[in-house]
Amino acid sequence: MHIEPTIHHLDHPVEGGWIEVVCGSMFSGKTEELIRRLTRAKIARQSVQIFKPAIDTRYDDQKVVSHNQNEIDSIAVEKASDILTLLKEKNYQVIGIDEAQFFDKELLNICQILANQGKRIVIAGLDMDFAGKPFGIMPQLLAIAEYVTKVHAICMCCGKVAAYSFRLTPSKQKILLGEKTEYEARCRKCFVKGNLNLETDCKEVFKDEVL
Ligand SMILES: Nc1ncnc2c1ncn2[C@@H]1O[C@H](COP(=O)(O)OP(=O)(O)O)[C@@H](O)[C@H]1O
Ligand SMILES: Cc1cn([C@H]2C[C@H](O)[C@@H](COP(=O)(O)O)O2)c(=O)[nH]c1=O
Ligand SMILES: [Zn+2]
Repeated sequence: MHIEPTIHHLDHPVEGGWIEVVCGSMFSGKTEELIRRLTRAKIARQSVQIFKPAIDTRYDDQKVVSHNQNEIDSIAVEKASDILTLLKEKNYQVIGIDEAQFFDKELLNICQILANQGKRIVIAGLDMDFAGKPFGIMPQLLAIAEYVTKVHAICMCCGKVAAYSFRLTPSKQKILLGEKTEYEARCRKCFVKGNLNLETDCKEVFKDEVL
């Protein structure tokens, strides 16, 4: 069995900055993990600032809020370059960014600039969209990060490990904000079956199978 190495060493400031990415499907615990890391940095008396895209107003206009209602203060920004503008003449040690998949590609340069200035950048984002395709700038962010953590949800059809976000509505738009009414976490098998059958209720899809 593979056991992911502990990343607690990241809690302690070292010389030079770096980029960490937490990725996975919806409901996989990305935001919880982001909040956990940033809360520990605050406990260690490091100065922390968090940003999220203004488009994401699901739970709160400003706070980053997880599906199980953990929350942390953040600043909502319209575009990636606003992050650099807002950080001008501020000397935060740790920068958090949630819902990175919604940011424009300028976020890549900004993360590099800030990490090169010696800051720790902690990013959370969806690695794949509802079609199972890489989401926005996430592939590039994963490539430039020193540390990558992929977290997993539980498949709402069969209870196995889920890496996909299955869309329950017929919309084919890439961006469609939503929660449990619009999406559910699924494993590969249930994601593929759901898309083939065009039947979104997995209890129906699996009515003849023992799960
Ligand atoms: N299918 C699921 N698998 C795992 N957790 C789920 C699921 N559905 C709801 N949850 C809840 O979502 C929480 C994770 O929320 P969050 O960190 O906001 O996830 P993400 O940011 O990855 O969408 C879990 O701790 C759990 O309470
Ligand atoms: C798969 C997928 C998701 N979205 C939206 C739905 C939610 O508003 C966010 C993801 O939030 P989470 O913190 O990861 O749960 O993204 C989308 O717009 N398009 C998609 O394909
Ligand atoms: Zn499944």
